[in-house]
Amino acid sequence: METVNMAGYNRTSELKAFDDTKSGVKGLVDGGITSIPVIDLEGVKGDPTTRKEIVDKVGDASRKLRFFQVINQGIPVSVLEEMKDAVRRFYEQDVEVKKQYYTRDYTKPVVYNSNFDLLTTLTNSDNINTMGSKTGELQADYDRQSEVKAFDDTKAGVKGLVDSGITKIPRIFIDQDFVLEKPSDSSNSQFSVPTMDLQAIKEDSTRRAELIKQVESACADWGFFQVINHGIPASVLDEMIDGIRKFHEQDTEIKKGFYTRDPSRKVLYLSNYDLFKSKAANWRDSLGCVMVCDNPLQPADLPQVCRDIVMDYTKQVMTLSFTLLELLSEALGVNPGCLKDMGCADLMFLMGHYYPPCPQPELTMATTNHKDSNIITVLLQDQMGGLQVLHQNQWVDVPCRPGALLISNDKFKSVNHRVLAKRTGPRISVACFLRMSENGSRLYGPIKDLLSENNPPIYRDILIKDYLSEYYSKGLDGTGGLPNFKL
Ligand SMILES: O=C(O)CCC(=O)C(=O)O
Ligand SMILES: [Fe+2]
Repeated sequence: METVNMAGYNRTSELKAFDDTKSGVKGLVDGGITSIPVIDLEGVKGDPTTRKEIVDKVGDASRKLRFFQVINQGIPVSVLEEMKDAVRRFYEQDVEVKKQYYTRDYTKPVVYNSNFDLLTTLTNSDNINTMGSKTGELQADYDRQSEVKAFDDTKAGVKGLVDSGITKIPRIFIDQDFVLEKPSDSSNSQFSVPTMDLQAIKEDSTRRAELIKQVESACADWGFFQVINHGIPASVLDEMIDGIRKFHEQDTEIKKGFYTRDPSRKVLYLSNYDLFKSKAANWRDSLGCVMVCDNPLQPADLPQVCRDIVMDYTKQVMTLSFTLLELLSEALGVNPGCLKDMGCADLMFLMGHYYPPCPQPELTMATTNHKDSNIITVLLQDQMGGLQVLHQNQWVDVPCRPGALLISNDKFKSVNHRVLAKRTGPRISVACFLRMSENGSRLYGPIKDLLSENNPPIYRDILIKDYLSEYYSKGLDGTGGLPNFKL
């Protein structure tokens, strides 16, 4: 019986520890690993002393060998023998009968195949990168940090790689978890994301109340919705997408002037803000601009090619965001000004993403599964597609339109989302992240008006700066920044 998820252990460090003993396998045997422990479960449901002895043995075996056998486990020997015989009979029966079960569709209740990962396992030659490493090296063994640094030093981003004509992606981009993902996990069209028609706000109070109900259920069930009739003219949206495209497609030497990871800068162009922390780099470049804060940037700080439209779009997104915060406050059952007064739109960080075409989209992600770190995100995407949100454990494609996301005392969800890489492109999107300012000593926790005996706080009060440093201490991993602040 295997007790530990083998995929979860750090194989490289355990191999190194074994190598460092310099005593080989014989050393292990001499050290007392002579046989697989056998644990007798007789009495596990009986008196506490026997139970404790058994628990200790299980703990010990799990720590030392991660593997043990159990006897007197309650399954009659005859059943075990019959089971082994049944499995043998399955494999030894007529091939034509067996073939009916042969499939790689893991949604099927019965799956018979050879090597579940046969088609997705990367051979060493698949893993060869274009930055000059040796053939046959294992993925885990290469000096990732220096290859990541070499890429960062180009200051030309993923677009620079594509412009140089690569046909295979460098291995720093290979996302093993995504490669091993079952095809049935990758998208589902049975759901469609909720859409809010903001026209209702201008109509009678019944229509407004209906809209608030819809917002409440979208935030609680999905953590995501699309908005239409939101007041931002289509021409502004188109110009914004175009402005971001122009920034990324301008002369590389001009772009390089903005390339930085210095968090104190108000305008940053970079590829993968978490490049040095993530397990796999994403096929994406971004232009980040701190548009609203205590000490906002001046228009002249913005790249000239997209300056005017970034300023105009920001103004319009802020107006929409105040409306959304009002709706969300009401949907939470607090007064309409509550979220704005809490400072939920005191800071706005705009990111213009550029996803170049990818020669091997089956090996990498454009944006890894994650939750955003802020209160709401207003997202604008072009027509290319690729954005997915996780709903009821299934990835749902999000067609083009602006949307919003929200975090709260777990009453409203912060949705997991990701972007798939594509062979065609570029894809362009603009994410506007609204949140509180990190400077300041105000503590934030669940909204007091929402707490009751039946709805106790789940999170402790925290400083925004502590929350953000927790969120950014790791690469995108789908967990968000809140779990460590649970009470
Ligand atoms: O490009 C997109 O559609 C999504 C980007 C995103 O999720 C983000 O910037 O947090
Ligand atoms: Fe996001």
